Amino acid sequence: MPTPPIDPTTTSAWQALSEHESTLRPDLRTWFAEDPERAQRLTLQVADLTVDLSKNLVTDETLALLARLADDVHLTDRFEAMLRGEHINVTEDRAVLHTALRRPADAEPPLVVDGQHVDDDVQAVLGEVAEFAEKVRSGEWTGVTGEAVRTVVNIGIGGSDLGPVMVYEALEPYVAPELEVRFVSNIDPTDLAQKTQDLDPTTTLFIVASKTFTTLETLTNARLARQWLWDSLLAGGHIADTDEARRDAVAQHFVAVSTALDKVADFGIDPANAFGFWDWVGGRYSVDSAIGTSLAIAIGPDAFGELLDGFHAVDEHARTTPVARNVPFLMGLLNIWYVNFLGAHTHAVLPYAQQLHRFPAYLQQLTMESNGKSVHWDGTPVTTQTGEVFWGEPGTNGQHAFYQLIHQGTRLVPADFIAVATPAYPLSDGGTDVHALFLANFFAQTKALAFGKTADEVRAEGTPEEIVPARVFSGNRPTTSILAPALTPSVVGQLIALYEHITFTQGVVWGIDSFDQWGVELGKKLAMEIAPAVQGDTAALAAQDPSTRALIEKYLELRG
Ligand SMILES: O=P(O)(O)OC[C@H]1O[C@H](O)[C@H](O)[C@@H](O)[C@@H]1O
Repeated sequence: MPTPPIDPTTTSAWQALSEHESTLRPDLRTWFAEDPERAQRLTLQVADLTVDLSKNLVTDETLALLARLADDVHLTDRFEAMLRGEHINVTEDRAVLHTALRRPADAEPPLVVDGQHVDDDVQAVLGEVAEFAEKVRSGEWTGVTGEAVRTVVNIGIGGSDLGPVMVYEALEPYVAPELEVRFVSNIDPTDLAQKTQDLDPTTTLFIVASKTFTTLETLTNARLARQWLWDSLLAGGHIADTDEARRDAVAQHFVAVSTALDKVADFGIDPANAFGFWDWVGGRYSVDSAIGTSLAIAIGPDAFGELLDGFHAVDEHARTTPVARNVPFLMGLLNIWYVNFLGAHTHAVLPYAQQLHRFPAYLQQLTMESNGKSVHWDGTPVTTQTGEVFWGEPGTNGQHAFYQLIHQGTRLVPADFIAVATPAYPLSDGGTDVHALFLANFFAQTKALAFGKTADEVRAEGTPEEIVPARVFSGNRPTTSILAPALTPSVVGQLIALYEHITFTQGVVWGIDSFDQWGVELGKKLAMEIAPAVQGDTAALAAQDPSTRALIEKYLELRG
């Protein structure tokens, strides 16, 4: 029987936080003026990341109460239960062991879960992935004409796409110059068509990445890619028009990553060219498993190892640091404060690093698929709001688009600002360090959001009285600033693990199962039921509700 969840609203810490909130008057100007140590005290370190929490709407008392809440819901016990491999994914009766994917090879004591020697299995697959990656990188792995691979196309969706593509973009300066990775995810045929239209089939390797190997989008795209490969190899005169030649082409141009190696074989991919993982790795937690094979090829197994080390450094911080100094736990608790006590509906993540431009999209799956739940892990309804909407775009682009609302809108939008000190491309504009100019914006935005601009300050600039209200900035808009030395593989791993554990913390407080995703099932099932109607089956069309039927009819009419 799973441990019953604790309704957080019944804890004494929750009551105390409610009372505290009713009397707290957030005032960052005064708090900083009266407390010269605030910035220093509330700036913490996790691995290479310097995390300044001081511009959040909290006092020391708020943080102490949030730490008490963590105690009341047994946050650290549950984190340890996850690391040990208890089945904290209750609705799927599974362990949750993404942290095991980045344990060092010599970690002690060895992790054995449900009879499985987890460390040995993880290291074995890592070894296979590394060996394969080296073969591709060195040119030892060739296509049907003996040419080395130049382009890797990762076919996957959700967790089998978002993590790899995000990290690939983040670590682009580490990618071997002669290699390129492309990512096909959408079942919109445009995606596959655009990503293959200029490719040479003789130098292209497809990686079909799917935990379940049943996902409609991925399997459809894999079949389209296989057909493209056959057609273009035949058209170029590179293979004979025989089944055997087609089979050989698949063997040399397709590999797979999956937990379902039997299904990989059914597709026609040699299981010898498939890399496995396990049901205790959730899709959105899988970039550090064999799902990262495209990355291991692109950046090399050593850099991939550094990425894993970065994850592990944050795992260790989370495991060993008391809540009061524990960065992911505190950031998760701050999110609870904003969502449940200050009424925030969304959370912005704003990377001041162009290479992190896919990080918000990656976090959307991680956070929202994990914590968008309405029932506790035992099925009882939640008694509080859960999962806020995560969103964002890189700075400074966002400044010229939606920051207006964050600065002056009526909604509270807590925001994480992420920057790196050393740019990959240090350019100078007539003597001006452009990256320094870029980061001036990073520093300025959090300052403006925290301290605002009063009516008197606006007037002092000579602003006509009637425009003064429009030009006032209230301030007290909370931000967390995260500063890293550079976007190294380790730092990227650290950032991902940081948000994994933030997400975990929120899920534990809410008493929900952050590791299932039943909410994605209904739409998938209905799509399969509706597919015949969209292809003209009149009985299936008649069975639809009036709105859906009319929309499909309109579509059929437009298609002509
Ligand atoms: O890796 P796959 O089994 O193909 O799954 C791909 C994705 O699809 C599902 O619908 C889930 O919502 C995601 O969590 C998962 O990452």
